[in-house]
Amino acid sequence: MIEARGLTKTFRMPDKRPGLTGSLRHLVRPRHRSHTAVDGIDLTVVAGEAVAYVGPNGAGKSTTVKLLTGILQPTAGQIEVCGIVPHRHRFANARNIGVLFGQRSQLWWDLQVRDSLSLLRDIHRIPRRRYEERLAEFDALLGLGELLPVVARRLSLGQRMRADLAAALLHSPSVVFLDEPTIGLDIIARQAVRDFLRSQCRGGTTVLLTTHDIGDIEQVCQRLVIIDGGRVIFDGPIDVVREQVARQRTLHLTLDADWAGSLDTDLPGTHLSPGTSPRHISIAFDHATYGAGEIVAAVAARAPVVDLRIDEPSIEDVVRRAYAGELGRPTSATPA
Ligand SMILES: Nc1ncnc2c1ncn2[C@@H]1O[C@H](COP(=O)(O)OP(=O)(O)OP(=O)(O)O)[C@@H](O)[C@H]1O
Repeated sequence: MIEARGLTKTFRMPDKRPGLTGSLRHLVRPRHRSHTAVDGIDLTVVAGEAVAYVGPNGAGKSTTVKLLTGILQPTAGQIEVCGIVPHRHRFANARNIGVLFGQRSQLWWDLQVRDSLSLLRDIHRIPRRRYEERLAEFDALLGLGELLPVVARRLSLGQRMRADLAAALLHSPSVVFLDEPTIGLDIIARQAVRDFLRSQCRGGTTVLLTTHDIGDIEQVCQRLVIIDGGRVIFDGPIDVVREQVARQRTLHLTLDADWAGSLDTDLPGTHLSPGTSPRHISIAFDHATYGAGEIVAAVAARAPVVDLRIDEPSIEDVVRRAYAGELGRPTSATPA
């Protein structure tokens, strides 16, 4: 479905000194600098695979997706999506792919969702019967029916994402590129999106998912590709993330008295570290072994707890572990 070999994108940017003199000098003698956002990526994704494509900010994820959709042309390397070179045949490519950018909507802002979808039906030339079937499917999986008469700008974020998913997948694309499909959603809406994506994968749709949410990766994908500095640093099964990273939580507690003890003896396998003052402590624990309530109760037996926060692992943690070799051998790049 996706085949990239040595895929590279280098941006050329004006290198202007600050101020009026810099601008004038640039007019007379323009200087440029280049930045390689995607640096020789090899990637093969087969039909029906759900791949998490993750990395820290600026790693090159969006640039890769833009290359796959044909918005950008590679500087070097080869790329094919469903046997089509995206930047050469953008319209043919558009028939095979669905794209969702969580931060942006593809719905017409002043139209009812129903009208946006029927415009997309016409654009993609979807037969009426198939269109009705698709709407019924989206209603069952996403509760789309109640959103159809609503004007897009009146939708809540969760509703908007559900409608946008329907818009991206209306023409039954073979491959979907999803960029942060759960960003800003509450737990229920996030779960609905993840369940929906899983159902689409079961139906044979190939998914490339860009996200900063570990839960999305864990629940939707079977494979993890980590990119950093434009290079793939890890490519392997998701199980390792599920086992080693996703279960970890860190509980940050503010106490009403100074902490003076070790929790490790009471709750084996947890790791306590001091915070900014003796009244602040952090406890790392395995979410499959302990509930946060158990830990809070154990601490509260020694010192009253006045505030708490729970951190889930971040993509940066996953990247750090990939570099440390904890997820298996990196596929390329030298650990920093
Ligand atoms: N049109 C452009 N011109 C110049 N540089 C660009 C352009 N687009 C992206 N870049 C640069 O390329 C690098 C990769 O950007 P990209 O948007 O692909 O990262 P990303 O992994 O999607 O990051 P984020 O998670 O923040 O969205 C960044 O350093 C960015 O500044």
